[in-house]
Amino acid sequence: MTGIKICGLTREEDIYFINSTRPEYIGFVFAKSKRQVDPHKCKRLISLLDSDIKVVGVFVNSCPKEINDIVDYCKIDIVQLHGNEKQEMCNDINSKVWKAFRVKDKYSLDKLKEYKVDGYLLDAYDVDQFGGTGSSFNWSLVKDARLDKEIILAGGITPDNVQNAIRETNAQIIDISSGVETNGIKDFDKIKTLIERVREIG
Ligand SMILES: O=C(O)c1ccccc1N[C@@H]1O[C@H](COP(=O)(O)O)[C@@H](O)[C@H]1O
Repeated sequence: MTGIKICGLTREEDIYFINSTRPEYIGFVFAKSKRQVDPHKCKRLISLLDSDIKVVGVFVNSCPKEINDIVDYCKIDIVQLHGNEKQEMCNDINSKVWKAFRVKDKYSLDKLKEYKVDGYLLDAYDVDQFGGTGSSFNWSLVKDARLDKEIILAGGITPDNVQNAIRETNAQIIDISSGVETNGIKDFDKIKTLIERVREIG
């Protein structure tokens, strides 16, 4: 079954809705972003979350100590490193790590071999932003690359293209933020439709 991560939650009502629609993962963004949460708010939101939904913390070029402190304080399950972090830095994180790679062309995937992490998160390249762009990349590159780790597909996924995204890439997990928002706020109808369409595929 394809796993679902809904990223960029910021409000208590988001968490109550997530508890009823049950994606496998949710994400909180600690990097500078319109979706940024501070550790205190994150801890409070996690206290409302059903305990079988895994929590991912999204960081961009933070230092390991800061990340590990937040992981401990908030009880985060997986750290998503969405910047220019090197393998050595990933080694210093005290939790599972998903390393994000921003895909411009097939050569972008060469870098993955340098990393021994728990999952490869593939997102669209953008010159101005590290993530949460709402843009997608050429998904056919993913299947061709025959990657041997868990693949988390991100970037521009919406309820309308999610089934194609899964079929074209065979990603184990799909990760969505902008595509389930309206005017920058999580849109519960879009989340519900997206989850139904993923579950239809199985
Ligand atoms: O969501 C953000 O604001 C963000 C900021 C900095 C780094 C990563 C961020 N989010 C991640 O971006 C991808 C794709 O998001 P989208 O669906 O295209 O909006 C996803 O992995 C988020 O975790």
